Amino acid sequence: MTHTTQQLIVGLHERSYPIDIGPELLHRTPLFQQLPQQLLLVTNATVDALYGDRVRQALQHHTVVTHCIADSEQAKGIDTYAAVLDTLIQHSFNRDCAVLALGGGVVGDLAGFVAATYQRGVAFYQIPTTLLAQVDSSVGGKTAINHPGGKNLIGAFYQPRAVLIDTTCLASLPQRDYVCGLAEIIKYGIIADRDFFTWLEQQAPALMARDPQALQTAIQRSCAIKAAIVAADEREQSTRALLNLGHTFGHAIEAEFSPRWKHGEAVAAGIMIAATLMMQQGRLAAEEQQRIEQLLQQFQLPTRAPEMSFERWQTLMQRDKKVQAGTVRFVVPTAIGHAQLEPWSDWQAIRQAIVSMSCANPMTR
Ligand SMILES: NC(=O)c1ccc[n+]([C@@H]2O[C@H](COP(=O)([O-])OP(=O)(O)OC[C@H]3O[C@@H](n4cnc5c(N)ncnc54)[C@H](O)[C@@H]3O)[C@@H](O)[C@H]2O)c1
Ligand SMILES: O=C(O)C(=O)C[C@@H](O)[C@H](O)[C@H](O)COP(=O)(O)O
Ligand SMILES: [Zn+2]
Repeated sequence: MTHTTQQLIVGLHERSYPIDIGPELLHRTPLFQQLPQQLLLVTNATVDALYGDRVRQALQHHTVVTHCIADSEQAKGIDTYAAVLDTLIQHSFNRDCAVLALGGGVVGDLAGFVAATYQRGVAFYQIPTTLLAQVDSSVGGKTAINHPGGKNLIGAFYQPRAVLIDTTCLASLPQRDYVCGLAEIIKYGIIADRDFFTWLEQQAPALMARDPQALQTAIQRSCAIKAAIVAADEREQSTRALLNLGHTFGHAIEAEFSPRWKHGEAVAAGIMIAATLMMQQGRLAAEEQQRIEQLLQQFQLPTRAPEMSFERWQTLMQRDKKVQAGTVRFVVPTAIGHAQLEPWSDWQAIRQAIVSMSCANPMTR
């Protein structure tokens, strides 16, 4: 196997950092040599059993404490957050320590928020092991925990010092979690890169077969798009909101139906609602909406949302972080490769799009 590593930089001046992408990186990265002595490795039992020893072996000259959280979206909450802080305090971690996140988006978001807040901020490194975390959550510094009232309601923008993407880890990922990552990859094509979307259509069979070359390209392109958006608007004052395509709807689904619905699945259904809303408004060509649906279907992602009362949808969507002066703002695609953020007060149109894209058993596919 060729050990090609690609490096991207997230350009944020003095807080710029590298994203290294390649196979077998856990075995051979020079990053581990540069870490501080005192390290907290945050992971869960599933990932620890697969990759924990490899990382600890590479860090044998460091003092490594491992904290395993439960393997669930429900672990991304205040109790787990407090438990990780307890571990740091019990082991007398100082401000010159580093927190390493080894796992998917749940581990990364939670560990990042711990790093952002422990002693007002300690060094943080992302080692993402799911496709979703490799193409999205490990990059850009959104760290958060959930509240029973909604997704990611408590958090901070806090950038990692480096992101280490070992693509070999994806071989052990369950199929359902793998395709969740493909939902966020499709998102990049819709919001920013029509050619990438077309490439995804062409490469769908290769991507479903986890072809290493196709995967390396998809991860590299996704991270490059995200890095450029984050560099331009780190704290979501403008264009970064595009990364939220499908998420106002998706987070409402998760708030009501997690863990039955995973993040990537909810985002897939949310993207379809956003595309359908635009089609029904005559602002997205029907063929474009159909291409989006077909690609989601090829990736075995849900294209319909679960049924929920519209009042409940409204309550949940009004907690979205993009709400401004009480008005919900949606990311809407107007063509494949272009989306924009718009304030929205026509709830009838939203209701129509949601109803046409909901069904009783959307997960039977
Ligand atoms: N911060 C951001 O910008 C951002 C972006 C997107 C999503 N998110 C968040 O990420 C979370 C979803 O992340 P996710 O999809 O990675 O889910 P996850 O973290 O729950 O991981 C999915 C499953 O895969 C398992 N797993 C992880 N790596 C594995 C491997 N290599 N082999 C086998 N199993 C493995 C995990 O144990 C888990 O069971 C959500 O909480 C979402 O809100 C954050
Ligand atoms: O990085 C971003 O910005 C994103 O919006 C990426 C999303 O995929 C991700 O799910 C994010 O956590 C959502 O952020 P939120 O601000 O809506 O909680
Ligand atoms: Zn997301």
